Formats: sequence, structure tokens, C-alpha cells
Amino acid sequence: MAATPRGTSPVPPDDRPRLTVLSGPSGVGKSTVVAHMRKEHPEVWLSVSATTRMPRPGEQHGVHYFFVTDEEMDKLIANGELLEWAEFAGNRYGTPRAAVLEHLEAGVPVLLEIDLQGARQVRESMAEAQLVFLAPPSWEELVRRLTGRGTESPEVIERRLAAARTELAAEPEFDTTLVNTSVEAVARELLALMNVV
Ligand SMILES: Nc1ncnc2c1ncn2[C@@H]1O[C@H](COP(=O)(O)OP(=O)(O)OP(=O)(O)O)[C@@H](O)[C@H]1O
Ligand SMILES: Nc1nc2c(ncn2[C@@H]2O[C@H](COP(=O)(O)O)[C@@H](O)[C@H]2O)c(=O)[nH]1
Repeated sequence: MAATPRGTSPVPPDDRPRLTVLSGPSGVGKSTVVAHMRKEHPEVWLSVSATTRMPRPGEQHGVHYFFVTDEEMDKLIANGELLEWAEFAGNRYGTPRAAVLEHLEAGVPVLLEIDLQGARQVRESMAEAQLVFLAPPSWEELVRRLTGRGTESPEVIERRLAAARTELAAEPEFDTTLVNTSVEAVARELLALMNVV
């Protein structure tokens, strides 16, 4: 499915890359799409978030997340080191501010993969950011993907699905919606939105 542009965020006056935010319900396929996209276009810089969540098998500190304690997260927040942060399904997540600003200044296309609450905060602080919503082909498919991933307990899956209902209802707040039917197609559309291809 083609991208649905709404064009509500202002475009920067020159051809500097815009900050792009990718959001969507847990399990819709954000990480899968981004990994696919960056395999061929490693020049897209993906922000590494801080989180209080425990690492899943195979996740590496500094690569997938900066895994921090509650106390460390408290400090990052208190020191204003996060561009945005949110509590999601029982854990806290936040985007380190300095690295994002440095990459944007250097003209590098920057991507954040964050939840709805974080996307709203970025919209407030950086009006030129483009907000992209990744939607599932159907509710049933979302449940299948989240459950099929096998990384969360049934209780956590329930919490994430409850959040998903709120996130799906907020889709009109985003500049563009992409439906994740095909990872390859969505990756291509995202690259085009970021002016990378
Ligand atoms: N287009 C697709 N078709 C079928 N399965 C997909 C598709 N995209 C992703 N998946 C599968 O869906 C599951 C969830 O994907 P992924 O972990 O990328 O989601 P996510 O949105 O990053 O989730 P979270 O927000 O919880 O981190 C994975 O098992 C992945 O392989
Ligand atoms: N507001 C933020 N949300 C973030 C950030 N990093 C990740 N996320 C989102 O959290 C949920 C759960 O992620 P998971 O890795 O535990 O499955 C998902 O929607 C992520 O996009 C962040 O820095 N800020």
C-alpha cells in the first residue's frame, strides 16, 4: 500500500534531512522494517534508546538499547538528557538528546523508533520532525505477530495490546501512515519519505 501523506509538519527551509519518527503498536513490525531498511542503507542513523526493560535474548547493550537501572533513568530524566521519554507497558524508555542533535547537525538522516507518547513529545519540541505511523493490516494480524514473536509473557502481551488500541486510535495525528503488509515495500516507502532514495 502506498504512503498516505497528510503534510501537517513544516518542511525545513533547505534540504537538510528531517528528523523522522516511526511509531506504531507493539508487534506491528517497526524493528523488522528498520533493520531491513538499514541493511541496504546504513547511512540512516537509528537512535539507540535508554530503557529500564530487561534485555531479550540476543539484545546487546549499546546496540539495541542502553539498558539502564531505574536510578540511572531517573538521572537521565532529571539532567534533561532525554529528548523525550515515556513509560510503556511497565518500563521506561527515552531518546538520548545529544546524539540526535549531533547527527542532525551533521546532515545525517535520523530515525527514532518510539511509542505514541514519545512521538507526541517530539512533535511539541521539534515541529519540523515528520511523524510516520506504522499500522498493521488488521487487528488479528497484530495479535498474531506480537504473540508469535514469543518474547513477552501473556500478561505483558495483554498490556501491550491495551496500549495498541490507544495507539491505533491516534493514527490521524501522524503525518503519514504506512501499512505493514510487506516489510520490503514499507522499507522502500520509509526511505523515500526520508529522502534517502
Ligand atoms: N510484514 C510482516 N509480515 C509478517 N510478519 C512480520 C512483518 N513485519 C514484522 N513481522 C513479524 O512481527 C513480529 C513483530 O515485529 P517487530 O519485533 O519488528 O515489531 P515492533 O513493532 O518493533 O515491536 P515492539 O514495538 O514491541 O518492539 C516479528 O516476529 C516479525 O518477524
Ligand atoms: N517513547 C519512547 N518509546 C520507545 C523508545 N524506545 C523504544 N520505544 C518504544 O517502546 C515500545 C516497546 O519497545 P520494546 O523494545 O520493549 O518492544 C515500542 O513501541 C518502542 O517503539 C524511546 O526511546 N522512547
